[in-house]
Amino acid sequence: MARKFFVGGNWKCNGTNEEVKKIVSTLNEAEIPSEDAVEVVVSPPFVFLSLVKSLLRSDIQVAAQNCWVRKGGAFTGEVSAEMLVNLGIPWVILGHSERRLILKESNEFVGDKVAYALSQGIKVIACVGETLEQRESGSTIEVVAAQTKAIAEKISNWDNVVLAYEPVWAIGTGKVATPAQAQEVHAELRKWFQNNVSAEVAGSVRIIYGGSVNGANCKELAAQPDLDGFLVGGASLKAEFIDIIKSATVKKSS
Ligand SMILES: O=C(CO)COP(=O)(O)O
Repeated sequence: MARKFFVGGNWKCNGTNEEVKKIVSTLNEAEIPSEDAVEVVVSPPFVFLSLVKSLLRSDIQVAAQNCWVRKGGAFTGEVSAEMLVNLGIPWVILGHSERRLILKESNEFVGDKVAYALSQGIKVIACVGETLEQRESGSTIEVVAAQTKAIAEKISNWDNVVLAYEPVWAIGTGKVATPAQAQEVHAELRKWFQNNVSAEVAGSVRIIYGGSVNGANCKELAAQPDLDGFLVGGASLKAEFIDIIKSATVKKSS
């Protein structure tokens, strides 16, 4: 089965009401490849989810940036998967390195979150990635494999999961992984799925890259055989996000 190109825009903790409306109208006016060629998802902060969902064209989907690990209840400040379902939000980003590192979310906690969100019918963009220190010590593959394993131990079906490889040293730094560096890790992750989950999942799971992706570097990255799209931070707040969405066409012709 061909893996459909996937482009996610992670707006992180950015935007005012006015700015959000502006980004949405830029997206609404853009000419982008059809839904058959690319799946596009944007992820505004929680407070703007309803606004974005109500204004955004229907061929672009909406994701939350996090959700609570289990059923909602007395968890001050948290947002539950049930609430996302209630709002009609189909996707959630889980395990982003900013949450793993700053908010100390463990591999196991992220695995539990992924399993719970899936159990409620929400699709998951699950993030993995090594720090610069881990890369320099040669443990990149070990780190991303352990992060992926902690998810695999909690779920039995990967159909509704997109795995985002986001090296921490490339996030927000302008230091994008080279196409060869990204391809190497994506291929190793696919091999990990082959050896530890199944050949079928290894062939079908989409592995997307994130970390300083922009309009200028996206095409060369998109051409890598094991790279199935992007999770974009800073550039997803700008018009160049459209160019990144269009890099799906590189894949089609390659
Ligand atoms: O963290 C990211 C997406 O989730 C990547 O962020 P940047 O594209 O700003 O480097």
